[in-house]
Amino acid sequence: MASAGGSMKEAAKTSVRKVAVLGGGAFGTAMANHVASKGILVSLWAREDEVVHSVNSKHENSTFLAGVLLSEKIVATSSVAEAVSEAELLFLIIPTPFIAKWLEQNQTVLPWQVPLVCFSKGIEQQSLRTPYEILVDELPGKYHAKLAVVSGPSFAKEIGVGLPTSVACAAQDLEVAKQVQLALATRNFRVYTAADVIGAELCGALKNVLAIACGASDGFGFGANARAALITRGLAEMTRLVVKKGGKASTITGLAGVGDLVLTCSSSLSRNYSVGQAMVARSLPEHKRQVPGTGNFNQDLAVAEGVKTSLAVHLLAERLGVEMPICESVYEVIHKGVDIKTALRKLQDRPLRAEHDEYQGTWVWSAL
Ligand SMILES: NC(=O)C1=CN([C@@H]2O[C@H](COP(=O)(O)OP(=O)(O)OC[C@H]3O[C@@H](n4cnc5c(N)ncnc54)[C@H](O)[C@@H]3O)[C@@H](O)[C@H]2O)C=CC1
Ligand SMILES: O=C(CO)COP(=O)(O)O
Repeated sequence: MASAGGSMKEAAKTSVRKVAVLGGGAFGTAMANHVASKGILVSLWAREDEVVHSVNSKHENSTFLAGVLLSEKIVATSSVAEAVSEAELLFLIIPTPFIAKWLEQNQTVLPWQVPLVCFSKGIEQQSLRTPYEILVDELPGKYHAKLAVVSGPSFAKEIGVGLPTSVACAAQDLEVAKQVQLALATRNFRVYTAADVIGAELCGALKNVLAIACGASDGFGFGANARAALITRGLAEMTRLVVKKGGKASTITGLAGVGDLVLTCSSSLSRNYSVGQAMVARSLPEHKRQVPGTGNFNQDLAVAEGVKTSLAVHLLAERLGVEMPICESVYEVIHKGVDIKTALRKLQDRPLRAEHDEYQGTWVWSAL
């Protein structure tokens, strides 16, 4: 079994002694193992009894992160109250569609004096809220000052075996972001602080939708040229939505933006990219039955957030009047039953135009 790298010698100094990781999927488990590698005690809340049992008895999450040997500093529990007791940092790492309900059920036991850091990437389907927006809406005001998000190119499987990774931690309060940075950082795990919370979150959500498009393009064998074009024009779409929602264009050039987009759009380690590839390989009705979050999926429990997020992005772009043709194609294929090849070809038939437009004295990506 592989084990995580990173030792106390390499780690940034932190006063944090216990972290509660709320979510026992692949990423929650990988982050639990990462902080445990710094000598920090970790209480890992998992929804599934078999995950709790597997982590505590075998030091492995054989359901969501099989093959990674976990630190003995991790204790799994099915009680949120037990997990958060005496924790000095809370990591919330559950899929976006479940966050609001989870908060409704568990917020009374959550301490408000310690940072609550959300690692989820997505946009809620009905409300069109990002995870941070859900937290702000659902939690009382006393929690808000300590909220933060972490985003960036970070496959759970690679973190699980201690491969070098860099992410961004964004918070309204820089001191909170710095606290998280110190708690997470090792030589192999670099953490940059950031102030643009909404920008970081939207990038993390949108790259999942764009990864589905890239997986489909690769599935057709359209080649590296096509994938690079999708990534670049995908960045243009991300920029327009982020800026319209009040985020910063500079976030797009960072780890949460181009970093995660390039990673997810070019690796079959990405569940979202794999969904795109699989969509080409199978008929859509069959695919819809098998994609997590879209139907009776019960063989592979992993969540590809881009499936549901594509609907949210369609609605958000419509509401805000933002042109997002690649994301729209993914939405049409998954949610409207449009033939995937037709959707990809439709993108190529769009009117020719300049790559950038002049806008308020600077050059910006053009709208088509
Ligand atoms: N896996 C990865 O490499 C990365 C994942 N993320 C994000 O982390 C979040 C969690 O993803 P993973 O840990 O990969 O999950 P996963 O796909 O490995 O596992 C699914 C998770 O969903 C939980 N779940 C299922 N039904 C639920 C319900 N009704 N209520 C609450 N939880 C429920 C399961 O308990 C499990 O923890 C997602 O937003 C994902 O985009 C972010 C960076 C990397
Ligand atoms: O967000 C991720 C890497 O940064 C994981 O991507 P997938 O959810 O597509 O596997």
